[in-house]
Amino acid sequence: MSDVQWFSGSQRFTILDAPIFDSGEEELGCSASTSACAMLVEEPLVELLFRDDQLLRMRTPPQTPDPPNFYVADAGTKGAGMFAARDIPAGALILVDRPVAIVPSDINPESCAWKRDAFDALIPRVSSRSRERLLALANVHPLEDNPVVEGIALTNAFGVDLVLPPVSEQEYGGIFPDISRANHCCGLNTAIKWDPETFSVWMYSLRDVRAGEEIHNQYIDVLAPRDERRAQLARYKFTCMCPHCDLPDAEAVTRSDVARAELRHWRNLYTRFEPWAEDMCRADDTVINSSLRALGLVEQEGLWGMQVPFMEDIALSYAVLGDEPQFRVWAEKVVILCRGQDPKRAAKFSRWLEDPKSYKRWGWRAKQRALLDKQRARGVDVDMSVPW
Ligand SMILES: C[S@@+](CC[C@H](N)C(=O)[O-])C[C@H]1O[C@@H](n2cnc3c(N)ncnc32)[C@H](O)[C@@H]1O
Repeated sequence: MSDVQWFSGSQRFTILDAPIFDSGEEELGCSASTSACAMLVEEPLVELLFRDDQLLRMRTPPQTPDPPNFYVADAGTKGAGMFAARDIPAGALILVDRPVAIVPSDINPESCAWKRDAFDALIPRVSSRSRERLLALANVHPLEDNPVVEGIALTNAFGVDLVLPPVSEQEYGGIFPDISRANHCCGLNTAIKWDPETFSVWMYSLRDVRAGEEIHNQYIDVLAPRDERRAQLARYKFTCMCPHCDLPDAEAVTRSDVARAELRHWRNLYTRFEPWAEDMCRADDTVINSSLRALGLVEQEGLWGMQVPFMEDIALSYAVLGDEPQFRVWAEKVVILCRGQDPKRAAKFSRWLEDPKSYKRWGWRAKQRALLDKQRARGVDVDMSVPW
């Protein structure tokens, strides 16, 4: 651990070596005083990270598929980019990446002049291999404005939770050597998930990705309108010309902005599954139709990361309607998409696929509907506003 410290008000930052080894690190003769990852963190975190040797007993992450699913190549005006090395099916693990550096996120040099020194002090703390990979990353900030590690962090870092639950307001960004090569797109073909227990980030495909297709990441809130997205991306010093931004006319921009706004406010605009499931006043296809509409908008805007909750609502709607063939179609889609990113959800749906009637409300609406029809046929005036 470092004895160099920097103060910011009541915050005390120090450099911490995370003794994690990525493959090949040991053979390179990495010494005890350098690490694969160097972190600039607050004092309470140092204690927590070292408590019970948490950092030293980190779980092994899943292996990046070998041979790799991706390669890095020239992406024209975007610099380097990440591309699919082969056809990758939806829900597949593309890569696992460990950070080479962790830094505080609010890296505003005016409010914290010392951060410049502190960031550069990270360089000698990382092993030669990690250092090489760190310094090879893109940096869109001139050296006179931001020293090198700060510029690299501003260009590449994204948010990570080091311990759960977070212990302070301070947020942290990780600099990852492979995932940093993914360029931004306002439609998405991948999702990433940071796993504090293995100290690694996992990237999954959200849809089938063809060999040679560029693999993207999302740098900002992609549900914002086009002009707002471009304004947010200005800090990365480019104007997004992805297919969802480079639209032919103002009408197309409005159509896209309206679709994204509808998806953002979906849960306030449409009846949700839970209240619908027990509300016999609503038509049986209410949630199915609204979710199919959402999936149409997801496809139009390429926002594949948003599919799962709508697919799940459709599958469960068919479950309460007791429609086994349709339930199977949609539950299988949920399992495929969740097997990597959300294994618990995938396992839950797999269990229901093995035995659909084990879903606790299986066919509930169908039974209620039959009962209602019978009572109506007998001339009984049924009050449908009361949940059954
Ligand atoms: C995290 S890096 C991505 C990898 C980078 N292109 C490289 O050469 O390593 C972020 C930088 O890549 C470029 N970039 C990313 N997405 C882009 C896009 N959609 N259009 C243009 N440039 C982009 C910008 O220069 C941005 O600051």
